Amino acid sequence: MSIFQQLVQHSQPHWTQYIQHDFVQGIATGTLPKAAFQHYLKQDYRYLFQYSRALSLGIFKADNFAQMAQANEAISILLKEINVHLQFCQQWGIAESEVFATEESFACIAYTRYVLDCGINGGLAELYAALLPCAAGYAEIGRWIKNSGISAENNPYQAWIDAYAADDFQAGVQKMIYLFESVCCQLNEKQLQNLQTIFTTATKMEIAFWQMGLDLTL
Ligand SMILES: Cc1ncc(CN)c(N)n1
Repeated sequence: MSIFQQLVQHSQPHWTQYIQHDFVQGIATGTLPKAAFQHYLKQDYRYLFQYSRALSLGIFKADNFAQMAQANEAISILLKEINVHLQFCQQWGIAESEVFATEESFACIAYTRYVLDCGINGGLAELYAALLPCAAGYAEIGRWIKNSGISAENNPYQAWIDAYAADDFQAGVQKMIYLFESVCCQLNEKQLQNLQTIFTTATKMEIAFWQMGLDLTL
């Protein structure tokens, strides 16, 4: 079993609660209230800004050009993700400046600053352990919704589902997992335990992020 697979397994039951959250079920069936999705989307725009800063640490901390190129590719994929958010906002007549001026929720602040802290104080393994629940979780959600056939016709969130089920997103996440595995191979037991703590904490923060969307909280 790969280190990534072990992290997922040992983060249970939180991982499944994250992937199968009521917010995700609502997106999948198209029944999520629009207000919840809008609240989430604005917060997620703020989240992705901080997340790209964390990904940039992957360039700063890289040991070679190949690792730099991979972090750079992950940032390009993230820029596409932001466009999906902005297209939704455009359709509702919400300007990017308004989204950027949205007050950050506690859930957003706690999660993003935690990831940045892991990246600033740790090495590449700690950084990617904090980044992976985000990337790999949404890839799993995208695959699950697509393969389950649960999405209703005229689902208002179909563009969101398609973005995370898309081949380029899925391939980008696979590359991040390979990079993570390669930087973990020399780690001792204590360091691996620390990665588990980071991964599980970030997974729980994903759950809190969905809940913030459902509850419309700041
Ligand atoms: C909170 C959160 N987690 C993950 C993703 C997928 N990059 C996202 N857009 N937002």
